[in-house]
Amino acid sequence: MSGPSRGTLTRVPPLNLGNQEPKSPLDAAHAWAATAERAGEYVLFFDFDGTLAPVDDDPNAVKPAPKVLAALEALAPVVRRVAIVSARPVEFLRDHFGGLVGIDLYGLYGLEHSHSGGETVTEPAALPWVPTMAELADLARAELPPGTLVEFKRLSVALHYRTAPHLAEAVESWGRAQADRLGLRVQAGRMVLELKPPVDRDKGMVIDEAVRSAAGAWYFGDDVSDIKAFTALRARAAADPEFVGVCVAVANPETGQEVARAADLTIDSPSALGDFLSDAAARLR
Ligand SMILES: O=P(O)(O)OC[C@H]1O[C@H](O[C@H]2O[C@H](CO)[C@@H](O)[C@H](O)[C@H]2O)[C@H](O)[C@@H](O)[C@@H]1O
Repeated sequence: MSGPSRGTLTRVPPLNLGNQEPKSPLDAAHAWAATAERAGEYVLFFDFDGTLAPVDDDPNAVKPAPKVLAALEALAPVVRRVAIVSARPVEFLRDHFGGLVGIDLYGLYGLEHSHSGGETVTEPAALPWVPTMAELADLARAELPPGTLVEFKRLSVALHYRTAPHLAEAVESWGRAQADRLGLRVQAGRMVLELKPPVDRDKGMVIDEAVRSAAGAWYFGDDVSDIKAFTALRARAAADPEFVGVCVAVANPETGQEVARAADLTIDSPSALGDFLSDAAARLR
């Protein structure tokens, strides 16, 4: 079977909440068929929260959706690489995926990585910021109103208001003022504002580096930070018409519209993604 002649799938209408097949000329089935032809040269990238794992009020209680681990385990030996690209620390990801062979972990938007079970490597330029981040987390706990959840991640601090959405404005304004004061960068997300060191590293840069010699790649994500990864795949495809880049959104009521607009197709939920990946593993076997 011949592969698609274009680098990316034609965009489908935004927020395909019915989990329908895309209506445009190339659909998921064609994209998997193209992948099957050169599976050993494809990379599969996955965001974690809201993509592989359903959202929970407690960030520590999150677990991958049913079928996800088995599907990743089946896909890893068939494709060039499976990689998780997350805002979580690598050690958190290792707790969930460390038992799987051949999975690369990129944590803290790429400030950390571990290849195939190897040691965690931290971006050297970020390391001097650890004390600043620890102090910031303490300050946030002392100054932000009850109901805010402060998540300290060594090289970043996430200020959550999922269980107190009325605090959104107060938390955002406090966080942005602290970022200005300390020279940090902010990353908005789903009911969260994150503060990070001023080091050039994001999901787009991770993807850009990881797909240079690949024939194609899929990226699955649900949040605005994942759009940079989509953009990197599109840039790679624009530079090489033979490259197949597939951007997949996972629907949600918060960032879903924006992410789906940037994607080629949309999947209903992390649980539906588990089914989608199981089906893909069967196609690529
Ligand atoms: O890049 P990701 O893997 O998608 O990480 C993004 C953020 O995910 C987590 O927060 C989100 O999920 C929580 C658990 O379901 C939820 O309570 C929160 O409202 C979401 O924003 C994680 O806790 C953050 O550190 C990540 O930045």
